[in-house]
Amino acid sequence: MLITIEGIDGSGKSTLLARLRELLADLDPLFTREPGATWVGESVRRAIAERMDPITEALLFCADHAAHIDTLIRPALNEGRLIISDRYADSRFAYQPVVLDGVIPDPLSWLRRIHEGWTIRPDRTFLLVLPVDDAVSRLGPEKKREYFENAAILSRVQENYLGLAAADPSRFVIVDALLPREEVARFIADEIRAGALSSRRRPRA
Ligand SMILES: Nc1ncnc2c1ncn2[C@@H]1O[C@H](COP(=O)(O)OP(=O)(O)O)[C@@H](O)[C@H]1O
Ligand SMILES: Cc1cn([C@H]2C[C@H](O)[C@@H](COP(=O)(O)OP(=O)(O)O)O2)c(=O)[nH]c1=O
Repeated sequence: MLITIEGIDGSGKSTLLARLRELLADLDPLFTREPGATWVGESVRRAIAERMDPITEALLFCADHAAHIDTLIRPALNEGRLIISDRYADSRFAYQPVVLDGVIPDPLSWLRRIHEGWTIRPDRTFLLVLPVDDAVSRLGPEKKREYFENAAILSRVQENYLGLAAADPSRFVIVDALLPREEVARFIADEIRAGALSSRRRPRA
């Protein structure tokens, strides 16, 4: 079963995932993330750090996703593992259309075409949502500065996320990221546990 956690920077994903490791330890989930599960992900981080052009960055994120699926996601699903990924393809469809706006026509369609035929759809996606000002206020000084001038970017990213959720309501669970962190973690852990137990009774389609 493949679970993904999504949300804008500052929505609480890293905090949540650390707590899910404790709450779900008995299910022995495989925790992973994008970017970064493979060495390709390290090249993505370098591209971000060196502020490469948005097309190069987008294609590197896609290459990271392909390596992630081939080396980790697909083998783990074949073994029947529960996988929890901190970010996944929806981050591409939420962030890149904003940074590619004006660079190429209809970036979302371009990105969807790149993923077609080889990406693997998550079984459930938890989307952490909160007012952007609250997210920016939670970020560390360096990210805060970076996003302070660009809070509008995070607003557009979150709007994209909400559009993705509206288009795929059976997969997305929208979570109020302003709730206390323990409440967020326990709610999501319970949802994952219920899904994992029911999926064990149902062969993967
Ligand atoms: N539910 C919450 N309520 C208040 N603060 C939170 C909550 N979740 C996380 N935080 C704090 O917000 C900051 C960013 O959280 P983090 O997990 O790093 O977000 P992300 O990984 O989504 O960027 C951290 O200082 C964290 O302690
Ligand atoms: C996976 C992914 C992340 N991102 C962005 C979201 C973040 O701002 C940034 C790094 O991801 P992030 O998960 O925030 O890593 P870190 O916590 O180490 O900063 O990359 C994309 O723009 N597209 C993607 O496909």
